[in-house]
Amino acid sequence: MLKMQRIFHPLRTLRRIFPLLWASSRKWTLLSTILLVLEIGFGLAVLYLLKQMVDVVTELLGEEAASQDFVSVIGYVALTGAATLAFMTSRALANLAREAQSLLVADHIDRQIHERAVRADLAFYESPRYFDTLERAREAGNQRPAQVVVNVMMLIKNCVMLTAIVVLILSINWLVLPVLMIAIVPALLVRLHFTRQLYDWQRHRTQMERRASYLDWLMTSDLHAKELRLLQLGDFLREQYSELRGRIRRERMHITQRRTRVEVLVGSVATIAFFGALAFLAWQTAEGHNSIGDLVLFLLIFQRAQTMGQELVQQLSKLYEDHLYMGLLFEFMDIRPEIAEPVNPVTVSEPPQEGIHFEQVSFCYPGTKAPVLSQIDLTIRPGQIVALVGANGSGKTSLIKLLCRLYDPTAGRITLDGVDIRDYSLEDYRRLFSVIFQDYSHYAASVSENIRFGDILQPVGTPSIKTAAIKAGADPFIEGLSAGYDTLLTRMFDDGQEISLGQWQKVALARAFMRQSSVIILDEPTSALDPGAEFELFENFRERINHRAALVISHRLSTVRMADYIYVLDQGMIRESGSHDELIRHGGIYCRLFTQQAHHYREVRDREVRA
Ligand SMILES: Nc1ncnc2c1ncn2[C@@H]1O[C@H](COP(=O)(O)OP(=O)(O)OP(=O)(O)O)[C@@H](O)[C@H]1O
Repeated sequence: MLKMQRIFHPLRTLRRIFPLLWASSRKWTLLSTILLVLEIGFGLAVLYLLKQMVDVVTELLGEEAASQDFVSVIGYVALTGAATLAFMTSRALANLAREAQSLLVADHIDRQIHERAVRADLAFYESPRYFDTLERAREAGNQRPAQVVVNVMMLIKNCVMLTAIVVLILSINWLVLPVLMIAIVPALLVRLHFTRQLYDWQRHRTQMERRASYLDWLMTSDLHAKELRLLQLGDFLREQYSELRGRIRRERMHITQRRTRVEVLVGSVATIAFFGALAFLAWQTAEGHNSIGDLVLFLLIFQRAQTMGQELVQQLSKLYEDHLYMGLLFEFMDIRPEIAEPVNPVTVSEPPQEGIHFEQVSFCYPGTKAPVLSQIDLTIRPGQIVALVGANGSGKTSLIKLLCRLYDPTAGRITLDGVDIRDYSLEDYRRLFSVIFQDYSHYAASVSENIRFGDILQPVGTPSIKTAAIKAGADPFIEGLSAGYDTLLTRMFDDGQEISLGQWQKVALARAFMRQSSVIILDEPTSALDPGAEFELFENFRERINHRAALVISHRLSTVRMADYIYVLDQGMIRESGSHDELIRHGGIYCRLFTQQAHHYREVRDREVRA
């Protein structure tokens, strides 16, 4: 009982599919339904005419043949032929309509997946659950909903046709019917059982599949090609990959082998049942309980009944499978971002008047217990350049994520002009910032586009692109590229070109300078820049950013020096804060780090002067 419940419980999913289809392709849904009705109508007509024809021929066998009886036989043959032709035409057209519908629905599903993916919380991307759910949704496939419709329609068609055949069989001999049931029902149950088994197994092996895809990507992507060769990791990875794929294959084969064994058994029972029915009917005919015509009719529809019975079983199990996989797709679609628009958002006033304040902010990443930030009090005033300093893992990037509202604090609050940032419209609030993260994106697009992505609302070819590139110190090298600002930055496509890491960083900086946002955030903006480029960038940084506020993270304290105010983070807490001079006077962590770096440079310089 429980097993049956498990099999049939999630049929609710199917209810959600039809509105989806209607929303994506009204015209084709309507058309394919009409054509299906025609297909069923003509199919039934063929069966009816077949029976009529057999009846007339049977009568003819018993009587003296009259010429008008032959004419009526010929008439039935012609009509049956015409109905068969109409049946085939409507079936072909229905297939065409269903194909068109499938394509539209697939595009609709893709759009929905992309919409959910771009709106999902960042937390979702940073957890394995996201990848599992996305992988499963993708596995469910964008073709599934349309397949469901096709299946439901075919199922309706086969049910109607099979009912008609059952009625015909009943008219021949009702005892044949239970035998037909023996042929269909066990096969159906077996199929449903194994569909569920396969689904459960596929759900459980999602991570294994993802791990295999990851290894495949490691071996084939250009990103890892250098290290892979020099560290000679190729064979090791290949072995790991084959082992994983082997495990997946063995598990799958185990289920398939068991299914085949049971299916052969059930199929044999079905075949014996069909032929048993035929033998029974032959015997009944010989005994005179049935006419020769009945036997002929049974033979005519026997094949059809057998095929339809098999199709029905297949469609039901397919429908069940579709429903299970659609559940995975809906699981992904049901993800709602937690960081969402407030019901009555406060309007962001630009430029900010008082600035941004962190008030006793603490934060743990979702699913973890250890705080990565504790009781942070921090202020960024309009026009102020603030620097964040701290060892690796001290929480600098996490703080930026909170500032941009990619996460919400676990405790405390962040305010903009005295209002909790959770009360502002998310989009408006995020537009206050231009950010370049450490792991900024390398878009496989032209230089121009790579920069314009910083403010996508600006028109194509806007002069602001060049201005931003000049500010980032990127303009000279861009002008030297084969197609200047139109150069495609990738080796993935024809006519593309790759640039150095430092040059990529300059392009990313230009992207950050593109938008006239109130606050500019730079997380390690100069890690790949040569000292000259770095010096140039920060020499007149305030003018470069048009006197806007900035939050800069850097391990190079010579860069940090120019900030108006510096916060020193250590293990998620602010240990010191003040201007460069104040912190040096204070003689704490910052002073120690700065002296170490300065000492190092001085030593190198002295050594070089002596040499
Ligand atoms: N998505 C995440 N989920 C859970 N923990 C995370 C996540 N991202 C970072 N952390 C943890 O948070 C802590 C702070 O990381 P964060 O990236 O903020 O440090 P950081 O100061 O920017 O370091 P670095 O100087 O190396 O860039 C680290 O201990 C890190 O392991």
